[in-house]
Amino acid sequence: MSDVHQRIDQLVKSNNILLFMKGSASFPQCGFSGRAVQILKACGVEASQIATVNVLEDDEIRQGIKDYSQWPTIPQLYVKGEFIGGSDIMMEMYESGELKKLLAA
Ligand SMILES: N[C@@H](CCC(=O)N[C@@H](CS)C(=O)NCC(=O)O)C(=O)O
Ligand code: FES
Repeated sequence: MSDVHQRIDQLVKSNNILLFMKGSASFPQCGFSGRAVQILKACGVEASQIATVNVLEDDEIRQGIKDYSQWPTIPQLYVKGEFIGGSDIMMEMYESGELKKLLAA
């Protein structure tokens, strides 16, 4: 396992709700990442429950997470170690009520 793969594995396994994003929850640096944070909040998740990784501060993770999840873009949401998707998928799952259920479980 490569170093970055191992780092990501560790992050994903130790944070219930983990968002790889550009910027931070309180200061998103891209509209897609901002939308992802808003969707989580709309599901009733407190800011303090959201762990985030700012990929703009870590080029290795910015590339590594795409390989890890086999998903080409940021943001990327992980819940309980499982890759959920980017902001479009989050929005679809929010609208169907599925995301709220998943986050509450
Ligand atoms: N449709 C995507 C939008 C996300 C997106 O297009 N992200 C781009 C621009 S922020 C990206 O991550 N590009 C690669 C990069 O910046 O490393 C989604 O559902 O999340
Ligand atoms: S940083 Fe330009 S679209 Fe996300």
